[in-house]
Amino acid sequence: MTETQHFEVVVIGGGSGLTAAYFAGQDNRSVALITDRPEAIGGTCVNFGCIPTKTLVQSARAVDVIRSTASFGVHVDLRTLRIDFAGIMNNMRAARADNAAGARRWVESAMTPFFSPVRFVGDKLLETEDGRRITGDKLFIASGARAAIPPIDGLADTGYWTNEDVLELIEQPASLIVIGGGYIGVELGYFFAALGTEVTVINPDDKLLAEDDDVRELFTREFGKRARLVTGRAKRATRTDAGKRVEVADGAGHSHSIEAEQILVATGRQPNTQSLNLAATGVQVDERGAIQVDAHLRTDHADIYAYGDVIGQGMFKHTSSAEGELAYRNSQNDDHRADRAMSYRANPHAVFSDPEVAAVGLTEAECDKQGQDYRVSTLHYADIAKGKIVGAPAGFAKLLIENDSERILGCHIVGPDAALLIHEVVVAMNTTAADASLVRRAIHIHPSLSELVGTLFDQT
Ligand SMILES: Cc1cc2nc3c(=O)[nH]c(=O)nc-3n(C[C@H](O)[C@H](O)[C@H](O)COP(=O)(O)OP(=O)(O)OC[C@H]3O[C@@H](n4cnc5c(N)ncnc54)[C@H](O)[C@@H]3O)c2cc1C
Ligand SMILES: NC(=O)c1ccc[n+]([C@@H]2O[C@H](COP(=O)([O-])OP(=O)(O)OC[C@H]3O[C@@H](n4cnc5c(N)ncnc54)[C@H](O)[C@@H]3O)[C@@H](O)[C@H]2O)c1
Repeated sequence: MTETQHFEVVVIGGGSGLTAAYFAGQDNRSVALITDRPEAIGGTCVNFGCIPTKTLVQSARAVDVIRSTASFGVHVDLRTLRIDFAGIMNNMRAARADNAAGARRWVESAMTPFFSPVRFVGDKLLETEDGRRITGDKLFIASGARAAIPPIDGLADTGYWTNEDVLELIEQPASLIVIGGGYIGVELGYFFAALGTEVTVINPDDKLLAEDDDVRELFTREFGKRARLVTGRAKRATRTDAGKRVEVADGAGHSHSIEAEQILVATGRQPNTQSLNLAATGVQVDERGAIQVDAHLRTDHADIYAYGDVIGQGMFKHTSSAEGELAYRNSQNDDHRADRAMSYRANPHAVFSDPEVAAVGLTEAECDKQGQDYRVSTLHYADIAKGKIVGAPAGFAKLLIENDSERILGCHIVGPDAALLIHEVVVAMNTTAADASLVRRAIHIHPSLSELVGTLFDQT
């Protein structure tokens, strides 16, 4: 039997797992990093998620800019517009390979890597596929999530793409069915539609995304100008002579049939816990397979922490990184004060589609459900000076403030640079009182889009 190697810190997962590994390295701990995809160090974000997809979205934005110049008195001959799809994809893949190689070099120099799938074979005891055994004082599980494929009859035989497959394309599809109108559906749907693919998005609800209702309404209306939207659930997929067909049940007893060259499935994520044999070490998962953690990101095992997509609490890179630092710090300190608890109250997110969406805090529906005493205010881009200058795009910012306390409960922005604009509100919400006066006191540059937020707060 091989000898078990012991480390002070053991991390499973080469994505946001690198955050805990980084902070452990800063503390001069011995660190083992175990990950099953050595060619994809950096994980989903670097290789199959945030970075490559936003690189593609940037090309879509470039096309949009060119198409919109006439309204600023600049005329280009759109007949000369040529999309080098293979070039766009190759550039994205080259940048991705560079990022992953850089991350791998760092891992190999800063810690002890094990490039293998791993599973628990005992209490805090891990085994790689080739039989190497690893244990540690503190363990971190950051094994992420993968595309969840819903039970659609015939889908496997018909063939479909996930977010990973799409990144390998060389040829642009002429038409595409996107199953799921969430983050991935509308970001990749935007990319393909802007480049000229005929896109159909199938979503159970007639409004896309899981945002504040007003945001969903405007987003769906605007996105619907680019793509065909079909309300219902994909139930069955088949091959046709020309491509693929999906049958959709709309919930009212009707069904539609949609045909396209290809299918992209974007219906959520499934935590990677099944193959870890967590029962061997006493770590519990919930009904979705997500690891259960307390507010300090500790699992049911006192020395094992979990964070990132595998705990399923807001599957974002920035969230995973924040959790990773906190989990590591908590593991080195038995002091379980409230300020060491992970807070998602001011955890923002953005959807990089068109229009762009960003939000932090509660939606109006959540405020109502919680019985909050609050007021709402909305300001449109077209109502501020810079908004007019940039062409009065459809979009607005919406603020929810608690009466009496003036505490910011939530803010939602849909329109250009939403992801940038939300940060002023995120900072204000991170103060102890989350008091709106912080933003009101700030002087906002005129004319800039930041006045959308400044004026919104002034008027609320
Ligand atoms: C298409 C797409 C676009 C996205 N865009 C954004 C965005 O714009 N902004 C944003 O904030 N978030 C975005 N996200 C979400 C973001 O990518 C994730 O929240 C984040 O990458 C999660 O990090 P993680 O470390 O939890 O998981 P991962 O990065 O998936 O890392 C998990 C690691 O564990 C390894 N692993 C799994 N099981 C085992 C095992 N048994 N043994 C060994 N290793 C194992 C995996 O190979 C992987 O390296 C996007 C996601 C997708 C899919
Ligand atoms: N910008 C970002 O931060 C970003 C971008 C992409 C992905 N992500 C992360 O990745 C996660 C996964 O993204 P996603 O888009 O796959 O999931 P999602 O949860 O955002 O959306 C999935 C959508 O698919 C729909 N759906 C489910 N079953 C269906 C069926 N049979 N037919 C039709 N529609 C169906 C759901 O109702 C939902 O609207 C996100 O939740 C997010 O955490 C983040």
